[in-house]
Amino acid sequence: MGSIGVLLLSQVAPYLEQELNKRYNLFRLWDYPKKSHFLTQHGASIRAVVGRSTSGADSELIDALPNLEIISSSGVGVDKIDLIKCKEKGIRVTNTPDVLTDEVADLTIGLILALLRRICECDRYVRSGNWKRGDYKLTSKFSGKTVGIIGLGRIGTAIAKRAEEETHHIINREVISALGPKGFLINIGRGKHVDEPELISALLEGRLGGAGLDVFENEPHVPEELLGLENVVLLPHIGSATVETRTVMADLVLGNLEAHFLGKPLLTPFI
Ligand SMILES: O=CC(=O)O
Repeated sequence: MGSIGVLLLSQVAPYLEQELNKRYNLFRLWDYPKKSHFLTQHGASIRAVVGRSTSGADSELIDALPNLEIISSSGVGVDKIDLIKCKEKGIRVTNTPDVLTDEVADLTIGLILALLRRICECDRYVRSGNWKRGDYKLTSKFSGKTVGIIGLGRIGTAIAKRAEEETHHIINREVISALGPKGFLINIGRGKHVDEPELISALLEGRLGGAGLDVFENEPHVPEELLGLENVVLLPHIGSATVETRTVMADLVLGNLEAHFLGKPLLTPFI
């Protein structure tokens, strides 16, 4: 399979990159300062694209790769891939579902605890020497609190597929007001699910208790206003980012590519 051209869209776990490099004729998009030059020179030799949930293939890229057969994404979200175009052109798409569920759920609990018990702020309190001036203020208990989860189970996914925009800004002013000054918002899904300007004004005006965010509307740019707030915990989209989980995800990406090129059924097909 060494002659098969595979395009890697962005940096991935070193293990995945090394394995792709061993097995295929690997092109790293970031090695080419001008994407258009790369596409003119090598576009026709690319039969597979490997991306992540934050770097997918848009319609322009898909059109520039006339021999593309499969997009294998290391991540569960496929919102950065033009799925309609893939269907039209018969391009297969795979993702890495299930294997990262525990990791994201663990991090969510970590984020909730960090937010309610103000763990990051407490850490800064100790480091800055402020503890010598007195105890840290009291925080909020997590056990016993009501937790509302807005997510995509099987039914939600089916609905979302029929109405793509259904989840855009699903967390709006109304939902934020319902949470209120004693409520906390955790977002480990997608930035666009939350109306960010509304969230920011609610936090600034004390209409929402706090927010724990792993994702943002315009990643990796985080609104300035959030950076100065103590009642928020901000993470750089690391839901599945552990060595263990990223290795299992990498094996799924490799397994899907191998299955495709051997003409076997895909392990985790999305399309
Ligand atoms: O955001 C992460 C993913 O979709 O895997």
